[in-house]
Amino acid sequence: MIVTVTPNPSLDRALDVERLEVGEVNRAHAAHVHPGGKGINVARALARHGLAAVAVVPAGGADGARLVTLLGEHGVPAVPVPVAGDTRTNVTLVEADGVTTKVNAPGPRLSDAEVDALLAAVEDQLTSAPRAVVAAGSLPAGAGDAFFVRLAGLAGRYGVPLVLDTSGAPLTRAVRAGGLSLVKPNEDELAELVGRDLVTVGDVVAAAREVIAQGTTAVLVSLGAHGALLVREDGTWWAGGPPLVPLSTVGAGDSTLAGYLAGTGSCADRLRTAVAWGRAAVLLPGTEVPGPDQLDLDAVRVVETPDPHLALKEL
Ligand SMILES: Nc1ncnc2c1ncn2[C@@H]1O[C@H](COP(=O)(O)OP(=O)(O)OP(=O)(O)O)[C@@H](O)[C@H]1O
Ligand SMILES: O=P(O)(O)OC[C@@]1(O)O[C@H](CO)[C@@H](O)[C@@H]1O
Repeated sequence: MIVTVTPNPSLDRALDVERLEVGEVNRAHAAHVHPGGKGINVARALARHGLAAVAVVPAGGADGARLVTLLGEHGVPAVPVPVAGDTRTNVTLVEADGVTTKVNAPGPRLSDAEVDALLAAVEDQLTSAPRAVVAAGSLPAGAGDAFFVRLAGLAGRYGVPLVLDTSGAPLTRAVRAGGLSLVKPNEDELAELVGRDLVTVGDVVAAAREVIAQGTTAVLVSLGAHGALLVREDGTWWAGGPPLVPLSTVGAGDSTLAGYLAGTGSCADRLRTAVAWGRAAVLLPGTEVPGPDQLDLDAVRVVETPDPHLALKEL
């Protein structure tokens, strides 16, 4: 069982338009709604592969209730924590050429009592000894930048590995505090974390090693169209595949993380699985997650100890 925590979940609405005309009335030719938020997407991707995952989420108002219903329809048991504010809606506009524009709402402010209730709901799940806790996405106002540090402390007390996918100050705080089993930044999030641009494979590996030195076991860096790098104390691996024309890249990083968690075998094997799940996700509309028959593991090439001088855009 994997427990996911999404402190700021969303109803993800995607509208497919031929071409986005900014400042004009645009008409969509298709609309999609998915239960969204990074931890939720990880849980959905795992569930799609028959793996047990629950989603702990604050839920408020009619949209919070809808989110919980949708999670059930997607085969993910929800652990809703009632909150006074309304669960947010995030909107994605996808153009015919794959260009994606996303607008994420801030989400409801949580009170101190609601934040404590969220942590208590996670603690309740920890008592059943899950394989890991995956905490992912942005933090709503009121949660405090140290929310993931508190969560890591809680998971540590129960001996359960904490996997983190977030950005900005909450990521910085959690990495500095240490005690993380895996972090999954994308290239921009890792660059912001270390405070410098990342141009080459060597730059990414050095940045990931800084994270590891502060108390994280492994760093999985997703690189969009250029695949992903896995950095651990004992090695570095890159995986990627031939170019794809994406239908929607929303949630591809979450499917990548889910694939890594679902993967078995060597580091290279797990990274191959991760990248195959991410690549399959970009070929699906909205925030849809791939199923087993949509994966192409053979298309993914894995390289151990990739050349540090290679530019990321050459991968
Ligand atoms: N344009 C693309 N072409 C091929 N593969 C892609 C493309 N974009 C993403 N991917 C695949 O999806 C994975 C995750 O993508 P990305 O690095 O954009 O994640 P992310 O920024 O965390 O996304 P999100 O936050 O929306 O989940 C990549 O490692 C890659 O395997
Ligand atoms: O605003 P956050 O929490 O950073 O990201 C939320 C979000 O963009 O992330 C997922 C894709 O990774 C979407 O399902 C969701 O809308």
